[in-house]
Amino acid sequence: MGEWEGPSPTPQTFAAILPKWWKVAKLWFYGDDKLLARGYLIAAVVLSLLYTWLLVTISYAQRNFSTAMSEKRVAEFYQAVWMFVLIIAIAAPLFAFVNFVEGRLALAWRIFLVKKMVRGYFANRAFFTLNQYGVVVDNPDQRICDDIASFVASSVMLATEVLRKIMSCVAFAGVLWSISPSLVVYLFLYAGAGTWFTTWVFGKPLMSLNFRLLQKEGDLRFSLVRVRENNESIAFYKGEGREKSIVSDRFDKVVFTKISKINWAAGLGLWSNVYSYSTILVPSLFTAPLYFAGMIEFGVISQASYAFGRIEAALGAIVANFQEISGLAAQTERLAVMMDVLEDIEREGDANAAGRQGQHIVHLESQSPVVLQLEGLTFSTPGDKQYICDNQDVTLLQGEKLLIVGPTGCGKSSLLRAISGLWSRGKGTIRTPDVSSMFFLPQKPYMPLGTLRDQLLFPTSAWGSGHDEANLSDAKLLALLRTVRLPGLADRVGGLDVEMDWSQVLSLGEQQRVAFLRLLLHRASLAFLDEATSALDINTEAALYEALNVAVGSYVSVGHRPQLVKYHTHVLEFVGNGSWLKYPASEFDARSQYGKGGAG
Ligand SMILES: Nc1ncnc2c1ncn2[C@@H]1O[C@H](COP(=O)(O)OP(=O)(O)OP(=O)(O)O)[C@@H](O)[C@H]1O
Repeated sequence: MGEWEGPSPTPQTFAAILPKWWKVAKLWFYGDDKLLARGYLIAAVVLSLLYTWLLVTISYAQRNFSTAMSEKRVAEFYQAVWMFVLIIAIAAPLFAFVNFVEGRLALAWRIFLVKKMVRGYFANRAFFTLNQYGVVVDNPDQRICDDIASFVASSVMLATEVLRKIMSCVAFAGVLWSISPSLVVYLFLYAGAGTWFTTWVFGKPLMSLNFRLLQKEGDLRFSLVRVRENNESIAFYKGEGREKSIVSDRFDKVVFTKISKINWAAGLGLWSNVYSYSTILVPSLFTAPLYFAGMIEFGVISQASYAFGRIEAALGAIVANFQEISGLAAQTERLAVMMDVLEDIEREGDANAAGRQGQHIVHLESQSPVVLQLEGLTFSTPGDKQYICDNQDVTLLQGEKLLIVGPTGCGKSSLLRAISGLWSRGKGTIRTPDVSSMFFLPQKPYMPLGTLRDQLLFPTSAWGSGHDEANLSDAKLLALLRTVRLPGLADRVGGLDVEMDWSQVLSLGEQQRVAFLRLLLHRASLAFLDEATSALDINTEAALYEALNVAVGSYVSVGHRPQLVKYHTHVLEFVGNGSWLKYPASEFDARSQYGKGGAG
């Protein structure tokens, strides 16, 4: 996967982001966990109310304290001190509890979103088709791991912050109004102008810089993961110089984006300091004349300053939290885009399940004695760049074994992709047995994370490490290892339950034999093998096909080696222009253009 400069959408305005934020946020509040979500929400609102009430009480306590001191009223002074002690006794556990509830709320929300996203990512094989929908969803892993966590943390932080700010604004506006109404009017005008200016100047650049930064960080991490996954090939090629320059190049892009962000953040910091400091003297300027005229007590000045500060903080919340807000906007955009695409894929999956016609290949169940039937099949590579087959038919009966041949790049693997449903765009009908009765061995063997047993049982894991469940005793697995000519593997690595990086530890031929074992274990009625024995010697290949003949009724192989022909009853040969020919395997030598071209 290269650079993600393509049509990856970037956020435009806050107005456009808000509905997207709500679309992602409401999933939790209206979803299966809605009771939990709403419970947390109510708890957060109640706690915020208590929090604000405490702040107002503190402001009155402070006022009484200052007035008692300035007027030397000893009894009132100690009363105010006790009031403070009482407030602290309530505030200390309350503030801790607020943090606790907010932390749990963020975690519960994150769990919900990650589970939902992971479900969508693995449903209908979305992890494979994610980028076939015209929108680039770069680094889905980062979106699931990091973006959700940041989205939830920022949303909780900002939502509770906004809630508290609104409440304290309402509460202190009353206090301040009773002291000086003009001060309240001034504050609202000042904050309105400040917020408008901030959003106008800093909104778009900071939002898109945050978006780009997330993208570049994801690209950097992906380049390092690729090195880890392909370390041996890179080491053989001595490709470290090239890989290092790719990693450095991607890091440079992170740094470059980060520098732009820091520059803009510095501008924002300067502006928000000017914005907040320029009002420091304002409350005193308004209240001092009243005090000098004897119209208010001394403590009222400090209360007015305190209330002014609170309202100013509330009204200036957007300015003060603009960095966080623009970060949240970028995370929202990334999550909303991925969710939209996952929803499209889900809808498409449902439509396919319902047997949709038109631009999609229709999949139906085959009836005995037919195991596989392709009728009027027409499809191209994604993006319609290259025709793979044009209105072609073929039928495979029970017991028949088909070898697909043709020049490299003609579309043999693509045909298996279409049959398995990985590529669905096209025309025609494909009849196969039920999905659970088919098994595909892809060209590149895949070794999942886990033990040797996990490698053998893949893609099933439900059997776990039980010893006799479903007749999968260790003895049976060891016998199958002998069948695929890996008799000493379990002993060599230290047993079936040893965990290793199997794609590194096993040779390609060993990985192909492990994959073959999975096929034998699965007992499919129709198997597909895409160059599944290309790394094996001829004797091992013969032994595996012999075992396959016993275990599986019909199979379809893709391969280049002419010696494969004898394990099949028929050959399907790609003959160019999106056409193919099916004929008995015994006629291969006489009929095959491809074979004469020097296959193998
Ligand atoms: N995801 C994809 N997007 C666009 N083109 C693709 C994609 N996958 C494969 N192709 C193209 O489709 C054509 C057929 O590829 P395919 O892998 O089916 O060939 P093949 O006959 O199996 O080749 P080989 O014998 O080398 O394995 C190739 O030209 C390939 O580049």
